[in-house]
Amino acid sequence: MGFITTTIAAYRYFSTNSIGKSTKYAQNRFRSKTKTKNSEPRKPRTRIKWTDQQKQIISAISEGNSVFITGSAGTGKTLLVNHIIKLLKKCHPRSGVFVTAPTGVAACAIGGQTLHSFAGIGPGVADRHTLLDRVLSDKKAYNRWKKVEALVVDEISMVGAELFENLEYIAREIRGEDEVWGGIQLVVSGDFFQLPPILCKRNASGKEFAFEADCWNASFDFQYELTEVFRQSDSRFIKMLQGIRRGECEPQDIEFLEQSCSVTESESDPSVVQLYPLNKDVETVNQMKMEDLAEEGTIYLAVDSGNNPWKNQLNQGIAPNEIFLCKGARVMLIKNLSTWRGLVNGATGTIIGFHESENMDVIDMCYDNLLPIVRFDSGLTMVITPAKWVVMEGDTVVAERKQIPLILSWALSIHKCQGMTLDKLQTNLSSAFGYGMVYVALSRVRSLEGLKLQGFRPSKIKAHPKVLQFYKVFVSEQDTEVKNERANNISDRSSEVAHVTDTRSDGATKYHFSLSEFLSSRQK
Ligand SMILES: Nc1ncnc2c1ncn2[C@@H]1O[C@H](COP(=O)(O)OP(=O)(O)OP(=O)(O)O)[C@@H](O)[C@H]1O
Repeated sequence: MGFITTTIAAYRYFSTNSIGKSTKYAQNRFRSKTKTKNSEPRKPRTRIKWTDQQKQIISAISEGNSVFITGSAGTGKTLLVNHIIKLLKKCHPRSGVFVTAPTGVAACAIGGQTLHSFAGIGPGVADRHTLLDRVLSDKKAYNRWKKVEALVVDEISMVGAELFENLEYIAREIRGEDEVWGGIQLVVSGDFFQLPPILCKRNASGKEFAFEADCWNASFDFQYELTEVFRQSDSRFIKMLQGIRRGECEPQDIEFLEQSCSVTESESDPSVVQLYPLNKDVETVNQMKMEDLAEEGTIYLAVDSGNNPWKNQLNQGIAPNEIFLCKGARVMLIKNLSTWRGLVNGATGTIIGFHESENMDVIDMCYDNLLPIVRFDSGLTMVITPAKWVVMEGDTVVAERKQIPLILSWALSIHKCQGMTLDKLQTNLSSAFGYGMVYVALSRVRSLEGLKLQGFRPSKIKAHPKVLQFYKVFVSEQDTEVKNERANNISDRSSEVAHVTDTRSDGATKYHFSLSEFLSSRQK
């Protein structure tokens, strides 16, 4: 069957040229996904063994409490939130559980919608009374506020104080209950040392972070800090990251990081993900790499359904509206396809060819009717079929995008990678800006061996003073019972109060770091 391929020129101006060609290679080698799947040895499914801290949070939420979950990067906040969402849907009517995050990408990672779209407050900044009027005049938004029983907000570091306060006010007003948040069970998660909210210029209150909201403490029955880091296992690296998180870098760490800076572009391994602070750098690198390949390929156009404003959310970086793919392109999965086979959001690989789809469904997004074949860095080869991203309003799908779940991945933005776990990463931090960016970039990687650094300057390491202050007082506001129980569970507390290592039941070293305890002990 004939199909259209598109030249590299069309990568830049995709609407212009296309020429025909056929791919016997793809047709013969990869008839179906099932065939590839059967030839792979089945690995045992790994079950998550929740820590005592994680279990405490699960139990507090199942008892109906409102909870804030914090902790450094890689302590399992998102993994836990995904589990909690399932739990909430058992404790409440499914249609009463709303899952949100401040950005489309973060919302999709937990199968939810943006906080703005849930709230129905529309775009732009306005006072709380105007926002309430907007919700009252939007029947659907009004009904959401009426029926919500549990509200999940992930990546809270990107939610501003005013928005948090305004939503709490709207909840009380619409539900006609004096109780904080009108009695909604609130589950909020995030690390304030990571990327901060984008604030509008005319922020009269001077408040920035959600924890500065007047209602913050009253909003939660419990505030927990997860202290066991899972993403990294090397205690030296974890300690260095904890320092960077609070805006500090020891001289020996600077020396070490500067040594990592010796890598040059030409030395770089093509399988390493490159992170840049600015989108324009990401696009430039990916486009240059595509041009270097000078391969013919094919374009995938997203197929969207649903109505605005929900449909607009699909354009917020969830999956590309259009993507040109060709043989040799470095790609990254942007959807979990199979956790036990390692085909998870963030898995990288290289396109080795295309497979003609037997499923005519593809023709609506790819005129060539081809599916990309990716050899993942894990060694697994797979034909990638279209995936769906949905915007949910409670239990109802209100917009949907169908697209190949891949993005070009020679380079990625630091904003896009918040939440990801990477085996190998190269980052150029010379244009890093703002608080938390260096920490977010460096904390993605599992080990120091996997890190290659360029443009590092200690002055780029910044922690916001308000965030430091928040974590300083956080310790005294934690439930003391929880803390005591945790202390009893930790066998060796002979080192620093905040750096505690012990052994897991499987013999691996367990590393705890409580920033709040560290800061408060340093104050004494
Ligand atoms: N109880 C656990 N047992 C084993 N692995 C875990 C556990 N909790 C989390 N992990 C693993 O730790 C890694 C990091 O988890 P996750 O991405 O949820 O962390 P996070 O706190 O959300 O990080 P970030 O703040 O960077 O987004 C993942 O690979 C996850 O599967």
